[in-house]
Amino acid sequence: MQLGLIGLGKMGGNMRERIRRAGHTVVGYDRNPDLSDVSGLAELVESLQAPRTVWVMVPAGAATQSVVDELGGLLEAGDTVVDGGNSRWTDDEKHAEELAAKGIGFVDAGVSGGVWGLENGYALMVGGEKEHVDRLRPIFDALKPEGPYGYVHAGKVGAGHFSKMVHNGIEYAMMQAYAEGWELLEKVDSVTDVREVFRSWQEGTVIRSWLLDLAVNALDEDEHLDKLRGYAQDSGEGRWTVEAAIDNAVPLPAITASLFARFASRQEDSPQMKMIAALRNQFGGHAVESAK
Ligand SMILES: O=C(CO)[C@H](O)[C@H](O)COP(=O)(O)O
Repeated sequence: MQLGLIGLGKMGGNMRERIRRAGHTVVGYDRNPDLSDVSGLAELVESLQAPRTVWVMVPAGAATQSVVDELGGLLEAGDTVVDGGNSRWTDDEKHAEELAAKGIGFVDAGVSGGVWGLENGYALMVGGEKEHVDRLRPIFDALKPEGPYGYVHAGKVGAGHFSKMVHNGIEYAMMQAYAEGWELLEKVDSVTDVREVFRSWQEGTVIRSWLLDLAVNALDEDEHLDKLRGYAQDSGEGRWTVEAAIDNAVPLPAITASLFARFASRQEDSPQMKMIAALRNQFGGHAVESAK
């Protein structure tokens, strides 16, 4: 099968390689000419035979919108666009409608696997109409991990990115739980080798997981994580998960707390704890510390 692939960064570049290894033809475009097979989207579209399939793998939001808009002007009725980035699921319906007005199909694909996906495969959570999804099966089969799982047609347009968003919310909370346990173990004198405690958990325990394996990798590289600053960014999916929880009145205390922990990591000092300290001092005369 032929595929156009837009965005050849950490994810897209490895996906191009994995799809090619499965025997398909991939024409890739990236703004970086060193990575790109073609000079622009027009050349990419021209180089594919109709009906064309073009996979978009660029950052969510404005970048994805701009590529979808441009593709809408270049593709023809019968072609299909796949958004495999971490787009907000509410954008999918809009993109599907815009493209459907021109007879172009739209599929959303949540992709998990990170930089390890080239060798291990990418888990795929897909949304869209069956006729569009079915056309892409050879590409999904090339990308997915070997074995029976790692692929789902989760539902209609938006269902793929909604599922990936919830996956990322779970990822936030799991990482936060490992991080909290690690900090507590590091704090006490009685535990003398925290890294080996983590390593021991990799087999036989209730909490073994790939994230735990990655935590052990990180501790092998830097046993007490001394080289890192305790600062974590977020790309939006945790926020969208919490917003969806509010929209649906579903309580998500663990995921919400893990998102807020990242916000706290970006503060040099805590304005709210200044207020707590001030109030304790006001009502109880409790000691406070001066600002540095
Ligand atoms: O989708 C992913 C992993 O599953 C991406 O790595 C994503 O960037 C992680 O989310 P965040 O940047 O908010 O931590």
